[in-house]
Amino acid sequence: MKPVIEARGLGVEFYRSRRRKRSLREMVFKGHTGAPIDTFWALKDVSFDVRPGEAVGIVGANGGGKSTLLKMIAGVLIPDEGRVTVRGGVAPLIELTGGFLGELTARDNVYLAAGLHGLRKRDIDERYDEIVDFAGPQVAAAMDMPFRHFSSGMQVRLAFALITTLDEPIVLVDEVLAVGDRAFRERCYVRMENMLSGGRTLFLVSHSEGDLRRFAERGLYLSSGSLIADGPIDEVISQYNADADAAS
Ligand SMILES: Nc1ncnc2c1ncn2[C@@H]1O[C@H](COP(=O)(O)OP(=O)(O)OP(=O)(O)O)[C@@H](O)[C@H]1O
Repeated sequence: MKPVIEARGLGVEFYRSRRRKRSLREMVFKGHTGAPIDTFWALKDVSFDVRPGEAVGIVGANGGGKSTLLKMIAGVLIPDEGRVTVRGGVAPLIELTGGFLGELTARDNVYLAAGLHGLRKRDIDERYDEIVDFAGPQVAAAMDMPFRHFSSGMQVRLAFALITTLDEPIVLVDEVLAVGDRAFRERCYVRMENMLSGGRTLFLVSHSEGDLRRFAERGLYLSSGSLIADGPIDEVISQYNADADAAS
């Protein structure tokens, strides 16, 4: 079976400072103006394959490139080098707000976001109560409020409930579980286990070893944008911990 994700030589270059805009001359003659442009590679030469149904945990220190990698898989960031091929739809929970629009009501956001993932209004009507029930009574009572009035915990609850109700075969979860309270986290865990046993492919970014060991069988360890290790999650976590201990 073909991999669902193929990353080959992925690289992303960012500007270190937004203090100054690039001039037209710099855009045209990048690197030949004499004035150095202060950039860095948030990801550099990252290659891996992911098979359908794999559960991959991404580990690494702050700023290592984990979220940037997820954004490329989600298609919201385009690589500056290399390529990523994704076979199948992606349900990304990569920002606290799940990409929802603050001015719209929570209800309208559910219809808009689910519609963007290919669900028809009829399908959303059928799943609406389940989504809101999963998110909990506080969220259910606030569905007609603008989304920006939601607390961060409420935002995550609704976004997680929606994203995991979609039919997309690839699910990306970026460190959002930490925001929910304990009871909600437990419900999320059960849902993630169900998604995995249903054959979905999961990418999980987390600083919680417990969560990583529980859900991921394989780990990718990113440090300063480079893929340092790719292997069984326990080995990858040990390597990351050893590096962190050596650095402290
Ligand atoms: N749009 C952007 N413009 C410039 N720099 C950026 C941008 N987005 C991310 N970065 C930088 O790229 C690097 C990698 O960021 P990224 O968010 O991928 O790290 P991370 O591994 O997810 O970190 P954390 O564990 O703190 O969430 C960081 O140095 C970050 O400041």
